[in-house]
Amino acid sequence: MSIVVRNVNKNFGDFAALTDVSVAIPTGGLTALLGPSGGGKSTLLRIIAGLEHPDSGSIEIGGTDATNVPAQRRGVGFVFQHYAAFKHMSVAKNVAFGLEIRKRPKDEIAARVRDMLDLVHLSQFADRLPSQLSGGQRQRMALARALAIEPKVLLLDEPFGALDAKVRKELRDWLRRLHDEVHVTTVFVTHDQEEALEVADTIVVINNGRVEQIGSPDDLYDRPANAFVLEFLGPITHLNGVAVRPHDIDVVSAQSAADFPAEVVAGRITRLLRIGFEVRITVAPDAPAGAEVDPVSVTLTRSEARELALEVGQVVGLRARTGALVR
Ligand SMILES: Nc1ncnc2c1ncn2[C@@H]1O[C@H](COP(=O)(O)OP(=O)(O)OP(=O)(O)O)[C@@H](O)[C@H]1O
Repeated sequence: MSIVVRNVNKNFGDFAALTDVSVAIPTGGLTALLGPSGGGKSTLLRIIAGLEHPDSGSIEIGGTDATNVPAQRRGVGFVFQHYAAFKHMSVAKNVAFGLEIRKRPKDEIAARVRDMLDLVHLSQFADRLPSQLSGGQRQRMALARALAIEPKVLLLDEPFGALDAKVRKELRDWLRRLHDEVHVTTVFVTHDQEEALEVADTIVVINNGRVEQIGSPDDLYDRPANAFVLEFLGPITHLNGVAVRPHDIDVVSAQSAADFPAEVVAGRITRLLRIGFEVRITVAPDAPAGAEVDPVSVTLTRSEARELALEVGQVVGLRARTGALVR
């Protein structure tokens, strides 16, 4: 089911949470709503779900106007960040809940619950209580519960937000694989650009209640529409007054700054950090007396740093790589 959001405005009192937001979400896609805290991502998701009503504009789901259709009749499954499970019910009962209130036949419910628990790899925990699961397992249970009713659309609001980095990463990979299996149109909210770049087919960048850009992860990363998208999608640093990604800077060594060609910025390494396979250096560019120039961050691989024998205090030259994205 495709989702079309047209010219949606939403105010809370005199605060504009969404301003003229239009987004087309393709059938079967995995779309991320990405942006900083307070930007309006959850509000947009809640409007798609029918939990919030837009002040103006429309929502179309599967080609039908759903703007005035109540949430329970939109055919959407919803998972929140702090998922409220029924604590006194087993995992299986939690997954069955949506089907039971829809009064589906008992054997159909049993079969569907089995399939769903299988899909999220929780079959062996069917009889446990939610409190006996880990955070990641509880999130998978929440997804199984949302998928059990065979939604046309799956909406996830920071589904992995409260989990630690390693579990988040596992669940991300798992969500991608699950989506490739079931192909339900999925929209998820995240403020984590890496999560969006890794999982989504399409990313909608939302900031201050407005859509900044919509595109594939590659489009956004390589062709950001504006400085906000450039900065939000990955680290940037400033070299010679232009914004550039730290891994798009070449480091050249020389005996003294006088050896560098004119386009190379000379400076001294003030900090050097090894993090996993990366080496991050901070370089204080040479500046005329009295002038202040911001330090430049550069990311290299360990072998590049080793080859240049980089160390704190060393004079190096910096230049944006050919083909680097600069702004
Ligand atoms: N019911 C409400 N009443 C008043 N203001 C609200 C309400 N819901 C949201 N807002 C405000 O609207 C803005 C957008 O909120 P929203 O939850 O959509 O942002 P978000 O991008 O999802 O942020 P986060 O990543 O922090 O969840 C915020 O400034 C928020 O305080």
